[in-house]
This record gives sequence, structure tokens and C-alpha cells, in this order.
Amino acid sequence: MVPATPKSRVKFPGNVHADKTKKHLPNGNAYMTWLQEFSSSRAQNNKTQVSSVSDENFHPSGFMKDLDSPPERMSTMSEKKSNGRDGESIRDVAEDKMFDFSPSLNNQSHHNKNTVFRARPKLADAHAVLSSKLEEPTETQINAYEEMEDMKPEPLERVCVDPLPIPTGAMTEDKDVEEQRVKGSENLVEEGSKVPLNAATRKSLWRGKVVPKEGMRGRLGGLESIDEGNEGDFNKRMHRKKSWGTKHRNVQTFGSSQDGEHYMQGSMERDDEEELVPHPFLSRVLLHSSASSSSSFNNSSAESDEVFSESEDTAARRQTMKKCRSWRTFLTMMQWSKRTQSSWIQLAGHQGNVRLSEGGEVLKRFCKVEDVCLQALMSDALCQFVPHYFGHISQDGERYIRLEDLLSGLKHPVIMDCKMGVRTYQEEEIIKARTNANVRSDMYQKMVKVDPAAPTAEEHAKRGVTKVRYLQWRDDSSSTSSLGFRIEGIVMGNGKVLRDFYKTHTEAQVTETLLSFTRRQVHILEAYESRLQALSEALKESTFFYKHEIIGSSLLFVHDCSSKANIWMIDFGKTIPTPEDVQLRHDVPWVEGNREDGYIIGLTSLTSLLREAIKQAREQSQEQPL
Ligand SMILES: Nc1ncnc2c1ncn2[C@@H]1O[C@H](COP(=O)(O)OP(=O)(O)OP(=O)(O)O)[C@@H](O)[C@H]1O
Ligand SMILES: O=P(O)(O)O[C@@H]1[C@H](O)[C@H](O)[C@@H](OP(=O)(O)O)[C@H](OP(=O)(O)O)[C@H]1O
Repeated sequence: MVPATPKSRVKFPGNVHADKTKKHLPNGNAYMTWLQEFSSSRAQNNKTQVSSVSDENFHPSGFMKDLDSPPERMSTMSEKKSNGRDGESIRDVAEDKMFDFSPSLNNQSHHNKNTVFRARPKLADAHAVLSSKLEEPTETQINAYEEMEDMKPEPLERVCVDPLPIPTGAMTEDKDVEEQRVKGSENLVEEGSKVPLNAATRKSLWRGKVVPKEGMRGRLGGLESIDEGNEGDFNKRMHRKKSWGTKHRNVQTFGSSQDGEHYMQGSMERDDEEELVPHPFLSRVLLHSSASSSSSFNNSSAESDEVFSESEDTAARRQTMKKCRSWRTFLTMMQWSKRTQSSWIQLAGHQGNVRLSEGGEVLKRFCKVEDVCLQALMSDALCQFVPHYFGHISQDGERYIRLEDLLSGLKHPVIMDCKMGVRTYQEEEIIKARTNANVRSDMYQKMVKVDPAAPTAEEHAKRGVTKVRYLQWRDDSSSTSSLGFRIEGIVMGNGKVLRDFYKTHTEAQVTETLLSFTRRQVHILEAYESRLQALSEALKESTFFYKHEIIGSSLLFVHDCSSKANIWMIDFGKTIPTPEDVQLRHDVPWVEGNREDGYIIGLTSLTSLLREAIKQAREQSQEQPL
């Protein structure tokens, strides 16, 4: 049993970071003043638990002015419509561009963001990026996938299903945000908060990125895959998936295979694909019902005729009809409950810090440092790579940042969190450790678990290590120090969570992990590589980037079973602005005092390892017999 740790007592990184920032920056500059004021206002907020977006100590304004807010986009759209142009076709053009990651387009879309929907993909279709044909997963790909699962078995308790999302009614938006709405039009936060945050607006906002119904399916799909993963027979499922490939659009259809596994096919289908998704929840219930193994159920009465064999006697038929009715009730409930079920998962970081909300949003525990960054990023060249920021919300006395849910609408999302940079501690943390070396027993425990020989004799005697020492050890034993990034965790398509990458540090190990993560699918790897190139171009354009020390931030890689892929920048809880006159390069080694984070070093090596993975995947696919 691991003893109660300081970690569980002090759980909000942002609060800690803000204080650190305040203490160790040079006095006398505007930044210092801002941080001091900001820290004291935060301390005030912590006391009162009242948010302060209108706080005069807030970061220099301007962030939200250009925020790509839905009203702006929508008004532009409607203007165009009233000018005689077809709003839909404008959107279609924007959507077409969504799937083009070429750097030129990326920049262009940034500059044009006020005139069309923000050309930002939820997930780019790997085919659209590559114009390559979708390959059905081959035996090798499936084996590779399973191999990774076998290689890194995950204890059941790590397969997490998130808590139910918070119903809108239970939420109250920050009072101060509300106040800001009433205040003058100059307030920039008000601009963002003016967005009527109801389902209809979100629906419009998400148009072109997420079809709401598809989103529900995506989440439910994830839940399915978690269950499926536990049963685990991927090959078999793939086979069934093909053999049950009849297509009915706009009809919710349930069918069953010979052995009683049930599939759902329905109105959320896309035009260009045909898919039956095994539905374990339904499967399990149906499997245990007398109507299970050889029957099918369909909502439409015409099709339900096929359900019953001619030889069935009337009584049996009536009995079955009765069951069908109750199934119908059950299915209605399912339709309803899909809105509240989800397989959303927080892969890395402080568990519970990020939670699923509704309407395509997640809530992240409020951290002023991160909040300020996110606002700035909404009007930066990097906005295409950052989840949309919707302001704050208070719930049960806790403040949260409202962010776009990057997994919404995805089918069986496969996720990888890569922590970027050559170090994961701020310079302030080192200085603090020198003066006040707080010893952490939880970190000692984690260290010993991975490598019993890692602590020094003194640390063994104390049964504790300082946080900086732990973070440095983490950086050195993983690929952070050497490659400028590390893999924090992966969620496979069946919902299995892999977090044991503590000792993944060589290029070969990382490449192998990239191959397993993508199941050696070349088009997925190429889509990722393309997205990284686009990110690299956007970083050159970004003013935010050169004025911030980015520590502990991650790139979230996401793809799904419909061959779409995307990469997002997340977690700015330890990202702090540089002093006025300092611009960072991000591509030079860190030495204490230069504040460099090595973000570009990490991006470069990640890109080159992706290329290596592409090369290996291509070679291996050519070796496969046809
Ligand atoms: N906008 C989002 N949409 C979907 N999932 C998200 C989003 N933001 C974060 N997550 C999930 O939550 C995880 C942790 O996020 P994040 O790194 O921001 O949290 P954190 O607690 O600040 O982490 P750390 O402890 O590393 O500072 C991510 O790995 C990802 O799985
Ligand atoms: O990866 P691990 O082994 O789980 O270790 C955690 C990780 O390094 C986090 O980045 C760090 O939070 P910060 O980045 O916010 O410092 C956290 O510190 P904490 O326990 O003090 O929160 C560590 O426990």
C-alpha cells in the first residue's frame, strides 16, 4: 500500500507554478509586475473561490479580441449568405481545406480565419492528406496491435471509464463572466463569453468538425471498445465486421452474429463507409436473453418481419414481440443515455484534473497560468493546434477551464500523449529545491518501483527524493533529456491504457512504440508526420512561441478507426512568458539561466522518428505476402 502522498494533498499544479514564477523572475520589469499582481489576485481568488476574468491584473488584453469566436464566424457566414452566396458551400470549401495540412494552407487559413469557419480539422482524414487508399488492417497489423497489448499488459484498474459528464443544469458559469457580459464591449473576455453556450450554438460551432450524432457514436464506440478489449478477439471482430456489412442509412439497426455478439448500425453512418460496430452492452444483455443468439432486431417493422422464422408458432411470436417491445423501450433509453455515456479518458497528467463535460467540451481544473496561455493562443498562429477555449465555469465551488473535447466524435480513438521539451521542471523549481528541499516519499516510491538502484544511499535512507531530483531522473531515464520529448501514455483502440514508458528512451524503442501505436499503418504515420510539419511551420509564425518557456506541455496524437488523425498541443500549466526582452530559440540545449526548453529539439526528433517508422512500416508491408 502506497502511503498518502503530498501529491494528493497539493493537487493543482497551476497554483504552485504561479507562485514559483513570481518568486524567481527578475524584479523591475513589466512581466514581474504582472505576475506579482496576478499571483496576489490568484491568492485572493483562492480564498474567495470567485473567479476574476475582469481582474485588472489580468494578462495584457487583446487575447480574446481576435478570438475565433463562434458569433464572429457565424455572422460572417450569414453575411455571406445574405449577399446571395450559399453559406453551405462556403462551409464546404472550408471543410475541404480542413483536411489539407500543407503549411501554406495552414498559414493561409490562419490569416483568413475571420472570414470563414476556422479551417481547423477535428481529425484530418489520412486519405485526404495522402490521397492513399484505405487499407483494411492486415493480419500483420492486427498482430502488431495485439503484440503491443501483450507486451504491456495493463492491470484492469487502469482501464478507466470517466465519470458521467456534468449536466448543463448543474453548472453555473462564473459570476464574473456573467458580469462581463453586462459590461462594456471593450472587455475581451466578454467577447468570448458572449457566445450563447447552449447546445444549438455548440452544434453550429462544431459543424464541419463534429456531427453531433457521430460524436455520440464516437464516445459510445470507445465504451464499446473498452469492453471489447477485455474480451479481446480482434481478428474475430474484424471478420464479423466485414460479414455484417449491409448498409442502412438513417435507420438504427441491430443485428447479431451467430454467436450472439450484437452490432449496431445506424443513422450516424458516414456516406463513404460501411461499418458495423460490435455493441458489447447490448451484446451482453441480448446474450443473456432468450431472444439473443439467433435473432435480430430492427426498429422498422418491415425489417422485423425477417426476424421471425415461418415456423414459429403464434404464442412464441407474441412472446417474442413482447420482448421486442421491451427492447424498443430499452433502445430508446439507449439513445437517450448515449448522450451521457462515454469512454472519454484522461490519459496522462494529474488524474481528475481533466473531465468530460457535454456539448463537445472538457473541463480542466482552473490554473491561471494555463488560462492566460490559452487565451493568448486563441489569437496566435498556433490556434489551429490548440483545443478551442470557451472561458471558465464554476461547479461545486471548483473552477474549471472549458476546452474543446479533442476526442469528441471519434470512433475508438487511439491516443498518445507526448510530453515535449528537454526538461519537465522550471528553472524556478531548481532554485526552490536548493533553498527548500522538500522530500517526497511518493516520488521515491515511484522511482524505486521503476529502478530500485536509482536513489542514492542518502535518498534510500530518507526514503524520499526532492521533486526536482525525481523530475530530472524521469527526464534522464526516459527520452526527454536525449530526444527532447517522451511518450507519457497511450490508449489503444480497444481502450487499453499503457502508461509504462518510464524507460522508453532509445530511438529504436520510441520508433517501435510509434509503429505499435499506429499498428504500422503507413497512411496514419504519414498523416502525423504531415501534421508535425504543419506545426513546425506554425511555430515559426507564432509570437506566443518565442515569448514563452514551454515546460511540461504535450502533443496529443489522436487517430481513429476511420483513418483520421490529428495532433494537438495541450497542457500549458507550466508555460510561462519570458521576461520582456527575452526571446527563446527552442532549438538549443538548456543550461540553467537560458530558460530554453528544447521544444524544437523534441519536435525535430519526433518528426525524424516518425519518418523512420514510416520507412519501416513500408518495408514491412512490402515484405508481406499478398
Ligand atoms: N481538450 C482535451 N480533449 C480531450 N482530452 C484531453 C484534453 N485535454 C487533456 N486531455 C486528456 O487529459 C490528459 C491530461 O491533460 P493535461 O496534460 O492537460 O493535464 P495535467 O493534469 O495538467 O497534466 P500534467 O500533470 O502532465 O501537467 C491528456 O493526456 C489527455 O488524455
Ligand atoms: O510522470 P510521473 O512519474 O507521474 O510524475 C509526475 C510528472 O512528472 C508531472 O509532470 C508532475 O507534475 P508537474 O508537471 O505539474 O510538476 C508530477 O508532480 P506532482 O506530483 O508534484 O504533481 C509528477 O508526480
